[in-house]
Amino acid sequence: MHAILPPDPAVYPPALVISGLVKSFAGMRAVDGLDLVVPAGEIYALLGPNGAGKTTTLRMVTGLARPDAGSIRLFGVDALADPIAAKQMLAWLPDEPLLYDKLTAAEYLAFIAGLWRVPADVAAARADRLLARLGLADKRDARCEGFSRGMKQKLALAGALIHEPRLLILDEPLTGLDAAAARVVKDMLIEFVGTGATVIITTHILEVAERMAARIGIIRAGRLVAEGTMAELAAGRGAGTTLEDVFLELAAA
Ligand SMILES: Nc1ncnc2c1ncn2[C@@H]1O[C@H](COP(=O)(O)OP(=O)(O)OP(=O)(O)O)[C@@H](O)[C@H]1O
Repeated sequence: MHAILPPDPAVYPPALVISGLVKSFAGMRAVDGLDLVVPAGEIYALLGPNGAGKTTTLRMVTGLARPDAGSIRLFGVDALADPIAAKQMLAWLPDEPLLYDKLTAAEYLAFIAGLWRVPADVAAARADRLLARLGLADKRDARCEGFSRGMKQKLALAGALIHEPRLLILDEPLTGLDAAAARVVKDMLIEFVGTGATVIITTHILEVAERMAARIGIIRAGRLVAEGTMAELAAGRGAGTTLEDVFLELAAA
């Protein structure tokens, strides 16, 4: 029998490797020497109390903010030295995405696809498929200005997926979604990693992280305080330990 070896990092590098990341605002270290590894092909949940530094970290990963120190590698690419190559591989869905009110849903998706140089016919087919999946097919030619918050959130997700990124990063993706829409988004994220892609989410809904994420990282005051599978996080804490138990213990410590 052959031993099962871990994937060779030279051939299958992790989706994200953060080392010694630091970002300060007016002398306050929002991210304070963060080290984090996200394996490819999984859903990873980044958790932490309000102000822990989650959004600041992800803004640096996506190139929207410059770290004071540290390194970020995306699929082996140095994101600080080669930001264009890094950006091509990822999509970022902020918690309050900005749409263009005067564009219709179809026009918005065509516009985003154009930025990524997705051929128009490929983009149109993907847009129709994504709008149908998200229950927005009948809003295809409606302007975004009339959309509810949840509809905007779903359209922004379609926009994030239109260039088929290798890594999708979502900040609180379920905020504002009704139960049915939240289910569709969760199912889509699971299907997306099934294609080999990687997803990183932040969420305050611990059940979502517990049920969906292969691995969970908990940060507090800009540092990683725990990380692993749910079983690893619960180890040594007694039968029936929930993520909420682990989170409340570590986040408040
Ligand atoms: N542009 C900024 N200017 C000044 N301070 C900032 C800025 N962005 C973030 N901060 C501070 O950095 C710290 C971390 O904020 P961040 O938004 O990363 O936390 P978070 O973990 O995403 O929190 P939440 O769960 O509340 O969204 C907070 O103290 C916040 O006030």
